[in-house]
This record gives sequence, structure tokens and C-alpha cells, in this order.
Amino acid sequence: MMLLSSATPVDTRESVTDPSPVVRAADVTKVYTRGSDPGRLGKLLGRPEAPRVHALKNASVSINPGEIVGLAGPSGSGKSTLLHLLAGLELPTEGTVTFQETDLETLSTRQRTRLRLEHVGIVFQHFHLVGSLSARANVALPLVELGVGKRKRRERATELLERVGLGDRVGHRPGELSGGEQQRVAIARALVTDPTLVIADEPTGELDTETGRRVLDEFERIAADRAVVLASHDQPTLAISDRIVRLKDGTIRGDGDA
Ligand SMILES: Nc1ncnc2c1ncn2[C@@H]1O[C@H](COP(=O)(O)OP(=O)(O)OP(=O)(O)O)[C@@H](O)[C@H]1O
Repeated sequence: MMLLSSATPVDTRESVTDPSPVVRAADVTKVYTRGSDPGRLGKLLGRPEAPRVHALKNASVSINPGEIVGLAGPSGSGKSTLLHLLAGLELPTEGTVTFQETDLETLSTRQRTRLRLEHVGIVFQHFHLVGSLSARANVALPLVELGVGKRKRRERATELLERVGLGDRVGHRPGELSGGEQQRVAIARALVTDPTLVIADEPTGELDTETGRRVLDEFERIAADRAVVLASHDQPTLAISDRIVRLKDGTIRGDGDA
């Protein structure tokens, strides 16, 4: 689906069919500061610098079209951080993230947001749905941000909800839906812009086994014509991956067939 006007600053959609990676992180390091630095005066007064956390250290990974890549590793190993960098939600402290042909560092914040809105769908563990809106309005939200007209938004959101088996729930609010249904609404929302890359952080973490299985089936369908990266502690979730990247203490310790 073409959602953009010709004035759009960045549109890499044409290269979707390229065999080159959808997204590539090269030697990325991400350092977070815990708390705030003392400033010049604080330093003069001998206040200590805020501690720094190396959430990722020199990590390199490529994600290709059509593949599901699982991120595995203990809590705090850097999975969410890597997902955030691949999704363009944050920039690395060092190293580069290249989305198709675009080095994300070269974009303005506005361009990066636009690229993410158009090309990346994100699914969170806790669904992140707006409680006061219907399922259809939740799914349509990214299209509102992209300036798509109301009729087209409704059509597209309804189509996506039908695709995830919720055609009879379009008017329900999140509180009137089961956990699995809410997660399927979140998946429909992630797909509504027809993204090239879908990022999922613990997508089955809140679901029982049976419901989780249905959500995973949906991810397997999604991956047929795009790339999916999902972080999980859960073995059945990782089992749908074509490849598993294993993280420990912010470094990649393995990258191979699942
Ligand atoms: N915004 C932040 N500010 C400060 N430290 C952070 C921030 N985000 C992550 N960290 C730290 O970076 C490290 C990696 O965190 P990350 O969330 O990437 O790990 P994870 O593997 O996803 O963990 P989990 O499985 O528990 O979600 C942790 O030590 C975490 O506390």
C-alpha cells in the first residue's frame, strides 16, 4: 500500500524486493546513563558522575526479508535495546544502523520517526492499546499519524482486524477483549502500514500457552513477506524463528539456525 505523498522526505519502499538486508546493525554500542550527571558545579563540589550502563557492546546483526529472527538471552542482556535500535526508536552511542539503504544517523528526528511509522511495525508485551478507543480506532492510529483520510483508515483497519480473525470485534474496546485478542489487535496495528520490518518484544509474555500459539501462528504468516525480529525468554516463541541471535551481557554470543 502506498501511503505517502511525493513530498515525503524518505521513502525506501521501492527497495523492498532487494535481496539486501532490511536492517543492519554494525558494531553498535549503546550506553545509558543512570540518573543525571552532576554538571560543572556538581563536579567542582565533588559529586560523582552518574553510572553508565553498557547495554550493548559492539553488536552486529543483519535481518533479511522473509526471515524471523529470535533474540534470546537472560534478563538485562540487551534484547530490548537491540530491538529499539533496529526499530529506529533510539540511535546507538557508537556504530551504525542501516535501514535498507539509509544510515539512520543521517536522518533528522522527524525523518527517522516518519521512516519508522511507514516501514516498522512494533508489538509490545503489554499490547500498549488505548483503552478508550475501539479495536478499529487503535489499529488505525498509525494511519492518523501518517495523515491518511478517515474512510481509508476505517477500511484498512477493518481489513487488518479481519485478517487476524477479529472482524466481529471491531467496535470493542481493549477492556472488552481477552489478552490474546488484545495482542492480535496490537499485531493488526503493527501491520496496518504494511511495514517491511516487524519488531516484537516478548509478544507472548502475557498469554497462556494456547493463546500464545495462535499469536505465534500470526507471526509466522506475517513473516511470509516481511522480516520479523522478536525478543523472548520463551522457548516455543523462539522456536518459530529461522535464526536465533543469543545475547549475554550486551554482547552477541551466537547467531545461527534455530
Ligand atoms: N533507558 C535506560 N536507561 C538506563 N539503563 C537502561 C535503559 N534501558 C535499558 N537499560 C539497561 O540496559 C541493560 C540492558 O537492558 P535491556 O532492556 O536491553 O535487556 P533485556 O535483555 O531486554 O532484558 P529483559 O529480558 O529483562 O527485558 C540493562 O542493564 C538495563 O537495566
